[in-house]
Formats: sequence, structure tokens, C-alpha cells
Amino acid sequence: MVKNKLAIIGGSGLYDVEKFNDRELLNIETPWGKPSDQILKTKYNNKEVFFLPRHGRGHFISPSKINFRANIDALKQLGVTDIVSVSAVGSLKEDLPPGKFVIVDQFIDRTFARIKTFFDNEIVAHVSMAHPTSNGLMNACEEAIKKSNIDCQRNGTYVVMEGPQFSTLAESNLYRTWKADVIGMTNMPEAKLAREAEIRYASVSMVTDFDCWHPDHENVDVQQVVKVLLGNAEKAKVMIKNLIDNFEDHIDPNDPTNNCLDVAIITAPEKRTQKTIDKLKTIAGRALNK
Ligand SMILES: CSC[C@H]1O[C@H](OP(=O)(O)O)[C@H](O)[C@@H]1O
Ligand SMILES: Nc1ncnc2[nH]cnc12
Repeated sequence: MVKNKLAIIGGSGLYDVEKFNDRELLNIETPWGKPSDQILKTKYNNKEVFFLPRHGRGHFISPSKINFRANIDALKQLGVTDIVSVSAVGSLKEDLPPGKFVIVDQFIDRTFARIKTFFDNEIVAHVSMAHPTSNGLMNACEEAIKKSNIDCQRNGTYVVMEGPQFSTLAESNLYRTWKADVIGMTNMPEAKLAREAEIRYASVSMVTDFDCWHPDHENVDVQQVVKVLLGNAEKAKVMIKNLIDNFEDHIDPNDPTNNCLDVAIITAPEKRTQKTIDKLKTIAGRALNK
């Protein structure tokens, strides 16, 4: 049986989980290059967990330059089965003020300058993204957040913009007409690549600002965002502890992510070269070597 292993991908404001013991920093190489930073392997209540800051410690990687493929491949190499992203987002709704957490269940991917698949050479696969987040993992996040007394909305749509500039007023208003809830720059292609790697994914998005549509908040200002972020990050760390404790109770053994490549790879076996099969060993070894 596959052992469930949790990883947290930390976003803006969450670059480490300092208070966990048994800390080991891992340098992982992947066929896609280097991940954003060393990966922290640590323990809480005797449970192993991995942590990777997607912008690097010190926040030196912009959203468009994150090597999402290397990040996902590295976590898969470590045996990670579940990823919870912790992200800063702008709010597109009046009832989602700064400080509120949203367990995102849907995305609108508006990014255009990123590599979005592991299957772009010789071996082609089309995974379903109808439900990009895993229900069991979202249940675990909801329970962990509630236990931490954090104000939270279950479900919501996250618009992923390219950035790094924030939206124009017209764009912000357009996304509001789409009934989207929050906006950020990083959860895609992360969620797509996690799905291709058959890793369950959930996103806990922490509201830092009202973007620019709100009549009382004309601009997004990074200084303001950082102020809210620091408070959010402390709350997120409490949530992460609760999540490590409870996540295994919520794993769905029948989650469609678990073996989604079985019905996704379309390339005829005779067209798959050994070189590409080797490159995809970590991501798709299970499905390719059956
Ligand atoms: C510092 S505000 C903009 C920045 O924050 C979010 O990143 P993350 O999702 O990693 O927390 C947003 O997507 C932008 O990258
Ligand atoms: N308003 C906003 N737009 C995009 N990404 C964000 N991250 C935090 N606030 C944001």
C-alpha cells in the first residue's frame, strides 16, 4: 500500500515552518531542473511532512519564473501523495475581507507564459481538470482551519493571472462578473502538474487585499499586502499543525487523481522512446511501466 505523505507549498509570507523539529534540508535534482529551494523534511507529532517555499526563501522567484515542473517532480521523488498550497490572494468579493481563508475548489487559468505539462515531448497525455482539487484533502483543510478558529469559506474560484503586475480595474471588474472569488498568480500550472503527477492537491488561499475593484481600496499595495501576510502566515502555521494531525483520516482511496494517468496517456507504445520514459520515470513510472 502507498504511504500517504503530505507536503506544504508555501507562498508569499510563508517561507519556513521554523518550530518543527528533526529538520533536514534536501537538495533534489530533477529532469526539469532545480526546484525553487531546498525542501525541508521535518516532523510534527512524529509525522513526517515536507515544506517547499515556491518563491524561494527570501522571495526571489517571480510567479512566471517558478519551475513548477521541478517542484512537483521533486516532491513526487520524496513520495509525496498530497500537496496543500498556502497562498496569498486578492479578494473579488465584499464578503471576503483581508484575513479570511478560502479553500479553493476551482480555478480559471489565465496564465500564458508558463510550461504547463510534463507531457510535451513524445509522450502525450490529457488528464481531466474538471475537479482540480481533492475533496478529501479539502475536508482535512476545512477541519484544520476550523480547529484553528480561522474565518474560512469552503469552496471558491481562484483566477490565476500571469502577473507580476496586479490587475487593471477593467480586468478586476471582468473577473467579478465571472463570479470568481479570489485572484492570485501561482496556483496554475501547479495544480495541473500535480494532477499529471497523480498527487492530490488543495489550495488554502489567504486573502490579503481587495484587489483594485473595491471603492474603498483603490490600489493593491505590496506594503499593505505584506502587513496582512504576516498575520496570515502565523495563522497558517497553526492550521498546518492541525492538518498534519488529521489529513490521513480524510484520504479517499478512490480519489480519481490516484490513477488518473491510466486513462490519459494516448501515445502508442511503439512511439514512446526509452529516453522519454526515463525522463518521466518519477511522474508517470506507475502508468508507463505497467
Ligand atoms: C506578494 S503579493 C503577490 C504574490 O503573492 C501571491 O503568491 P503566492 O500564491 O505564492 O502566495 C500571488 O500569487 C503573487 O505571486
Ligand atoms: N490582488 C492580487 N492580485 C493577484 N495576486 C495577489 N496576491 C495577493 N493579492 C493579489
